[in-house]
Order: sequence, then structure tokens, then C-alpha cells
Amino acid sequence: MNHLAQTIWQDLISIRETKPLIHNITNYVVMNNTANALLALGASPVMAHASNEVEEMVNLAAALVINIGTLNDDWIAAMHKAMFTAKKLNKPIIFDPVGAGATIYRTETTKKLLNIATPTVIRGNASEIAAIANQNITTKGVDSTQDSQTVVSVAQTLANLYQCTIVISGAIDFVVSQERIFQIENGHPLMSKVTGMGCTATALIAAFQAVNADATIAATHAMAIMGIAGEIAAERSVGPGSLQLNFLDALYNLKAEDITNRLKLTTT
Ligand SMILES: Nc1ncnc2c1ncn2[C@@H]1O[C@H](COP(=O)(O)OP(=O)(O)OP(=O)(O)O)[C@@H](O)[C@H]1O
Ligand SMILES: Cc1ncsc1CCO
Ligand SMILES: [Mg+2]
Repeated sequence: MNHLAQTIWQDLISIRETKPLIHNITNYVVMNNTANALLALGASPVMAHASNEVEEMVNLAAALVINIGTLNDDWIAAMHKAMFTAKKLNKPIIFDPVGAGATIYRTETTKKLLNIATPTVIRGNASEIAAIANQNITTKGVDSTQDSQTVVSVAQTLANLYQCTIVISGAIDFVVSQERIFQIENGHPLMSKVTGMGCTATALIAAFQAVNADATIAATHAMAIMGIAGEIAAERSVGPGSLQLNFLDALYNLKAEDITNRLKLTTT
């Protein structure tokens, strides 16, 4: 087994052994999908968005996912509280700016929250990442209108500005830090036909943050596992419905040799 595959496998084993609690404030559309994906990976998910309990829950959790997919003012207040608490406790925050760029409310909320507490990792599609950086590119609802490689330099600017790791998902995934860029070419086009695969990627990134203190490496490992499980699932599927099921099974049954045989990870 090569060294890279070995380190990814070690993180996966750590998740399966320690079952880190991942606190998700995420959208109604994907709650079930991302909770199941975290369980299949080996982590322990909890969905909690009431203002009255988020501080307590962050206390218990190993990492916090903030996903703005179905937003309202109450949720923003809870996100604010949770992020503030996570920052105070030095716990990883993984932020998903779903639909940033589509409406002013989403774009402005994203910027406001990013200024309350800088996340450890921001994961979005190309349109969402562009929107955070004030690029004049529209988001078509929650789907990207452009390829991930077009915003890599924008992501570098954001990584420097917020001093965090930026993940741009798409046909090729890019993990961008202040110093490094990792490129993952695993995955399958059918993944974009299942809602919330991006949100699932964000949740998996959180689980890897819980076991690997290098945020950029942890995010890279998560995206590799996401892509490898996605392509194994796609090979067994006839459409989005079966992909959704097969993805969970692929994640759950993932073996060291799947990583060795399939990993398409390069760095610049
Ligand atoms: N054409 C493709 N080829 C390979 N993998 C893909 C492709 N499109 C998406 N993926 C994979 O699907 C996952 C979701 O990425 P995507 O960019 O579609 O997220 P998203 O737009 O935020 O989705 P959502 O908002 O529905 O959660 C990532 O792991 C990505 O690598
Ligand atoms: C479809 C959709 N709309 C708001 S959140 C969400 C899930 C995918 O991002
Ligand atoms: Mg998304």
C-alpha cells in the first residue's frame, strides 16, 4: 500500500474506532442523507439546531457542521451561537455555503457568519466559492454554473483571507490551503444527480477533522473517500436512486485496497 493511501486508510480506521460525534446544523433536504453517510463512515451524527441547545451540543461534539441550505433568522441565530462556542472551545467548524450567490440573503448570511468565527474548512461548489469572494457569477439555486478549476485562484485568495482550508467540489475536487493545492479526480457524474452529495462531502470532512489535526490533509482524505465510495457506488447503480443506496453501502464496506487501487490524488 502506498504512503498516501495508507494515511487515508489510517484516518478511516480512526473514525471507525473512535466514532466521533459530529454536530450538524444542516438543511431539511439532506439531514437524513448526511446522518446516514456519517454513520456508514463510522462516525456518530447528531442534528441539532435549536438555539436553546446548540452550545451544550457543541460541547459534546468533536466537530461542528454549519450548512445554510434551508435558512431562516432563527437558524442564523443558532448558527451564530454554535460557531462562537466551537471557536471558544477550539473545535473544528466546517462550513457549507449552500446557494451562496443565488440570493442576497444567503450571500450576506455566509459573509456575516464567516466573520463571527472563521471556519476550519469551507466546502462549496464553484459558484458558491466564487460568491463568497464577491465574484460576479450567479449560482443556479444550489447547483454550480461553472467548473471547479475556474475558481482555484479565487479559493487561494479566500484561504489567505480567512486563514482556512477551501474545498471546491465538482468533477474534479480541489482542496486549497494557504500553501498547498490538492486535486482529487475520483467520483462519478451520477453523484451530481443525487441531492445533497455536496452536503454529504461537507459532513465527511467534519468526521476527518475529528481524527486528523491537519485540516487540509483531513479535508483531502475526506474528499478522496467521498469520491472513491461514489465511483464504486456508481458502478453498481442504474440511476440516482440506486446510487444513493449503493453510496452508503460502498462507504460502509470500503477496504484499504479500494483506496490503493482507485486513488487519483495529485498535489501542486
Ligand atoms: N461530474 C462529476 N464527476 C465526478 N464526481 C462528481 C461530479 N460531480 C460531482 N461529483 C462529486 O459529487 C460530490 C458533490 O459535489 P457537488 O459539486 O455536486 O456538490 P454540490 O453542488 O454542493 O451539491 P449539493 O448542493 O446537492 O449538496 C463531490 O464529492 C464531487 O466530487
Ligand atoms: C436542493 C436544496 N435546496 C436547499 S438545500 C438543498 C440540498 C442540496 O444542497
Ligand atoms: Mg452544495
